[in-house]
Amino acid sequence: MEKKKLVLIGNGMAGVRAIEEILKVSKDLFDITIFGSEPHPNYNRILLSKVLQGDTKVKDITLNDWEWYEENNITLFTGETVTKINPEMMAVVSDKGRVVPYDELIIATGSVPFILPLPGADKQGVTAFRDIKDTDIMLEASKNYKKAAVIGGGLLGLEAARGLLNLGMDVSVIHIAPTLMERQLDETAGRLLQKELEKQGMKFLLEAQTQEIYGTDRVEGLKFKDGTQLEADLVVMAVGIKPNIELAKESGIAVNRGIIVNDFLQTDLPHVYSVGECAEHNGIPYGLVAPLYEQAKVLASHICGQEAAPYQGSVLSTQLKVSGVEVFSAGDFMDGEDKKSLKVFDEQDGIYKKIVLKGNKIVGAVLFGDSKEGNRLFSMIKKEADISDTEKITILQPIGEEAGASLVATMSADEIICGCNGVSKGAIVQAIQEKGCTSVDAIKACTSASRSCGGCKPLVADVLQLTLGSEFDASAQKEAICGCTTLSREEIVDGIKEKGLTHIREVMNVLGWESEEGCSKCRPAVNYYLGMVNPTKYEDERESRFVNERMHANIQKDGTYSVVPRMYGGVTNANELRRIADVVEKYEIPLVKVTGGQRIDLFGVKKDDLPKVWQDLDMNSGYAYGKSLRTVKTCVGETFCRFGTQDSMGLGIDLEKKFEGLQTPHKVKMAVSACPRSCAESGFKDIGFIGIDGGWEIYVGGNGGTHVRGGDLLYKVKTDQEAMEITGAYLQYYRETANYLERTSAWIERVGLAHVQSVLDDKNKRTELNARMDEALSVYKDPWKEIIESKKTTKELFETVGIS
Ligand SMILES: Cc1cc2nc3c(=O)[nH]c(=O)nc-3n(C[C@H](O)[C@H](O)[C@H](O)COP(=O)(O)OP(=O)(O)OC[C@H]3O[C@@H](n4cnc5c(N)ncnc54)[C@H](O)[C@@H]3O)c2cc1C
Ligand SMILES: NC(=O)c1ccc[n+]([C@@H]2O[C@H](COP(=O)([O-])OP(=O)(O)OC[C@H]3O[C@@H](n4cnc5c(N)ncnc54)[C@H](O)[C@@H]3O)[C@@H](O)[C@H]2O)c1
Ligand code: SF4
Ligand code: FES
Repeated sequence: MEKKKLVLIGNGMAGVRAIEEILKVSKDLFDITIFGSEPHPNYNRILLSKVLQGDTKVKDITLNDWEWYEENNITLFTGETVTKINPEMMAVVSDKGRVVPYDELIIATGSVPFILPLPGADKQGVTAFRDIKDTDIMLEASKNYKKAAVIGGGLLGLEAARGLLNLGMDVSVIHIAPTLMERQLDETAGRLLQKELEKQGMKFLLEAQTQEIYGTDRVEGLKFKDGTQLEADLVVMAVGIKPNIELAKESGIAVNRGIIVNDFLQTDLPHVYSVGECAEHNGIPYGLVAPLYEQAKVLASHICGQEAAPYQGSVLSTQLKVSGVEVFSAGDFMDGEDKKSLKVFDEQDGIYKKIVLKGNKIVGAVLFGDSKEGNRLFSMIKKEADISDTEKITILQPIGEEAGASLVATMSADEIICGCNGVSKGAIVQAIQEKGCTSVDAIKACTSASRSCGGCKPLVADVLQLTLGSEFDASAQKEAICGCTTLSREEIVDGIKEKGLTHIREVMNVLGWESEEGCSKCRPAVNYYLGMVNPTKYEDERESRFVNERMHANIQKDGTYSVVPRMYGGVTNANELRRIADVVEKYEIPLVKVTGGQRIDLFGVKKDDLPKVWQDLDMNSGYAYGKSLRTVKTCVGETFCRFGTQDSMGLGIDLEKKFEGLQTPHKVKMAVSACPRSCAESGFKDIGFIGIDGGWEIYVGGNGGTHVRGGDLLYKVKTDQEAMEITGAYLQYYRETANYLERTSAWIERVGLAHVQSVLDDKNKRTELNARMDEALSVYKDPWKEIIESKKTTKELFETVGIS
């Protein structure tokens, strides 16, 4: 049988996915020709955010490489735009004059970014964020310019802004609405998001209307309707998209906002389909890949003559791809007359959860700070699950434990793990059991799960863990530490050890970094690994540290700092309190606050005053900013309390004195309580001690922050000396094997409590670990004292660094 001629206009995510689905049905039905205006093979547009953020490289986001087109006998014309569809001739014409006939045609021309028609919008340095070319413009600009303005505080604008921050730019987001991401979040979540992003260094101008982009040839800044202005030498417009319909419209195809399609993705012109962001189904043009991939599947079945269930529209869910921020939104998330909402708001930890109910059905959800329940809620929304028999508040509570593996264990087979590609837990389990998949990459190849935004990778790994048990080696799932290198943490640490590397630049040169300068993700990590491997020889590279660590104080939203002096075990005395009071008065410090870690925080210290404040306090740094030991909280214990069986303050002070200043992959908090009443909350700390008759129980991996986790019992010991010895070995093992920025709670989940116990059970190993710990501790010097002693550092730090 002669093959029919199929032409696809648009070599993007939706169109090529439709071709993939067609090839799955049959490779013999069509002779396929694809036109793409961009000069690249089909790539993952979603990951451009990750390219900008330094997590991956353009060359690694290709979805279908040139060979794929060849292997499937597809004729591909890249860098060539179709300018005309001739329905009578059933042919398309390109800008190069090429005429290609079709029996079936798919229009998948995507969207074009909306560019505000402002005076000056055509100046150099003004760009959209849609494709590789735009991404390159931003990457280049960041090398020569400092000030970036992003217009639009939606998903795209915020992901762009995070990328530009990572590239070392000073970033302001100009947003027209009073709260961020108002199309996905309600006011509370929008404000929480703003707060979190401000902490990351983003600045915001809300309810701001840009009137003009000024400058000579290149942009120099923005003018707003209220007469104010903002300097900027890069402007990114991220104010939404418009379906790209011009070609279809000119060809007489019915269009509205998008190209109008029916439930089988057919336009009103015979043999012409449309799919993706350019298509409008039931009045809706979609702007996320999940619905577009659903459409692609229906289109493929229909065009191949198979019986297909009609496309009936999609419920949407979104997640923001900014590290350190968990935001999830799905369905109809706003309260309304016919809708009631259920909310949980933990203001202290910045966690907000809301579900919206219409009668007995969940129709929408917003999660901020903890989005683990997102998939489950999304499944309920999609299924229009009836919750009349459920205690409503329990819907917002995590099912099972916090651990990922137990969360997927509670999911039913039809629950979706990969939202972008609509892959269920059952499909992944089937791929493992029937197709022998044993890694996340194999699952990706088999099912497409994790092939788009990549956000579901941890859940896919959890399903592997759950299904394969001990056969699944999570640590063998190699993951590069960032987009500047293909190397994992283990490979970098091994490289440092084997090749005797001593500087960040040397690591990057010798281990073949792809970017000369590295990025804000790998530089601090390599800095840590070098110090961990060679504690006595390595000189910390201050420039590679985050601003708080460079300044040894926490920057606040108004540009002032907060300062926390060390108070061992939360115990203080009249002299220290007097010095603190004097400092507060002398430097007119506006806020003095007792912290949850049992010490005193001085807020609102001016940058210039920092060295003098530290000098006058004459106390060690509390490291409230550092990836190091923060606090050792203690209860009063046997000294004063009638229930106390141990000297909790004594052990707490010894621990804090011994381990202060220790550099760790992430912050470490401890607590010591002298009896199981645990007044110091020992069960929720990285390491917690609970006094029992005749000794201590040591709990590890606890966390009281965003991801609440109760600690696991590591050991029972009899004496304070044993407690110190186990702590030293445990912490050193964490230092040596955790990824940079991995809290002990996540680390213990990854490596397993039993494994850590088996290491620490070995007395020789314990001794060796403690010896290496002692070496690391031997170089500790209080950072405040060091700065005060060095006029040069004081000058450098306070005249060149920081936001003033
Ligand atoms: C930075 C960024 C991050 C994103 N993140 C996410 C995310 O996390 N999750 C999510 O679901 N979605 C995300 N999206 C949206 C997602 O990328 C799009 O929904 C998806 O790419 C749309 O696919 P499409 O094929 O319809 O359009 P496109 O991928 O835009 O493809 C259309 C292609 O057609 C070409 N073309 C147009 N006209 C012609 C013509 N006449 N002739 C030849 N070729 C033509 C275009 O050049 C383009 O290459 C993101 C988008 C961006 C820009
Ligand atoms: N993580 C993700 O899922 C993700 C990431 C990036 C992009 N995308 C998709 O890409 C597309 C484009 O994203 P987007 O964020 O540009 O679109 P959007 O429509 O979601 O957001 C645009 C934002 O710009 C604001 N805005 C509009 N006019 C403005 C003006 N004059 N000044 C300041 N702000 C203004 C709007 O209030 C809105 O919040 C969307 O379809 C989006 O879903 C998704
Ligand atoms: S933990 Fe026990 S010993 Fe410590 S203060 Fe509380 S009740 Fe007293
Ligand atoms: S959820 Fe986006 S790739 Fe799986």
